[in-house]
Amino acid sequence: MADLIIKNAYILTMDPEAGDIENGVVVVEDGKIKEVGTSTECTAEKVIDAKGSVLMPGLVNTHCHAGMTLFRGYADDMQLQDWLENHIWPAEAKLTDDDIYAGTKLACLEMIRSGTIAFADMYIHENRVAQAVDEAGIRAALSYGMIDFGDKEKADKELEVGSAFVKEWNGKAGGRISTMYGPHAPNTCSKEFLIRVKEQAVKDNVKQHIHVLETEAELNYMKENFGMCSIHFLKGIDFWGTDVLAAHCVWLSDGDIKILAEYGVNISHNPNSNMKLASGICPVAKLIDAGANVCLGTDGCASNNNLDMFEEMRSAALLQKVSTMDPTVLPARKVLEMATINGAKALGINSGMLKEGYNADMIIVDMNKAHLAPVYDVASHLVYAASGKDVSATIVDGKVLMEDGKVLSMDEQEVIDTAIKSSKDLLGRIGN
Ligand SMILES: O=c1[nH]cnc2c1ncn2[C@@H]1O[C@H](CO)[C@@H](O)[C@H]1O
Ligand SMILES: [Zn+2]
Repeated sequence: MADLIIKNAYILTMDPEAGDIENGVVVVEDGKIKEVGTSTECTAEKVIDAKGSVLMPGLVNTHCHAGMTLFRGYADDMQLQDWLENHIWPAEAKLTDDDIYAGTKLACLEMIRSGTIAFADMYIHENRVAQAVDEAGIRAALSYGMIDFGDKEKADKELEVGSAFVKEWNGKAGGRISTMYGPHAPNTCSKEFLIRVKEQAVKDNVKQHIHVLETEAELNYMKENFGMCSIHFLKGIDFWGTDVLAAHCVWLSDGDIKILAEYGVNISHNPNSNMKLASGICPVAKLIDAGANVCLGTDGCASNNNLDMFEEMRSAALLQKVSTMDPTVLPARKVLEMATINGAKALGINSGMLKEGYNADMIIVDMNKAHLAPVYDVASHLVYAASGKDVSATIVDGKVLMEDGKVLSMDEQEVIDTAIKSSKDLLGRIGN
């Protein structure tokens, strides 16, 4: 007997061979998809009738600082440098282990509610992030965010913490957690440090997650100090590869785009954060044309200010259209690919498609809503009309984490209350 059957769904498989299945069924066993089709001979312990709903791969958030939910609305409408250096970093210095745990629990709750099945995180106190992910039932690629600012002693310490985390948590939570090295950015980490991190990551066989060219200030800094932009600088130290997840990549030349595509770098586009901090616009259409793997992220809740990947999909499409003055770029299906298949590829997980043998990481979207009627094209609705609030069920690793809008893997009210209490205590310590 199988574990779970979902029937009567409109299935958006995202599998180019299978396409959409209008009245389909998915069978799940041992956390994996066993069958996708129009009918099945199987029986299962649990059957979900998804009539009137869409069943699709869950969304992958490829750039996040989950614990930053505690800073949602804390410091808005500022210049990025001022925001980070004078507000966020001083506040982060006061964060405790328990705060990070509470903030990440809240992030996991929000992600499960809005249809995200996996996320890539870079933050501090990452052990407690891992604990929260383990308990919440979601999937994640986690990294401790390292900054050395050219200080050799700090570099040693940061690498020690990052490395201990990589080793302790890789493959944990039944394989739901993978680990990465997280050097923060080329303008906050020294060249020597980035070289050491890369060597260590290759040795440990894990990926790297880094911010790259989010701001024009970074571009100018790199040109002044190294005579080249971050893309050429990182090429020069053999940093680029398919094992790199580069967040933002806003300030790219046509030559940079070629390099990123050639090395198979995974690029996390974070349109809402880029718009809110007025960082600029990532040339997504050009990157995709060049053959690069572009995926989608929310960034932290202090620059977004939520973790709704449906909003991110809509913003990605609209921003690219208006910036190129071409409404044909980034059509709905392409954006869905970014949020599913491409994101799964970036994280190295076998998700992002509903196909036999893939992880049973999927969501049900309730289409019986005023703002989703009538339906001509399901993909169009998911990108342009739906929101994370329309997700009624989230399944990760074959486990139902939310069903009929009720989260089953955690006590929702307790998670919200604890995070609010953490934020109040934190504010007291910061002295605001
Ligand atoms: O948009 C951003 N640009 C640069 N850094 C950021 C952004 N959002 C968050 N962080 C910072 O990255 C570190 C990760 O460990 C944290 O200090 C976090 O505040
Ligand atoms: Zn970030």
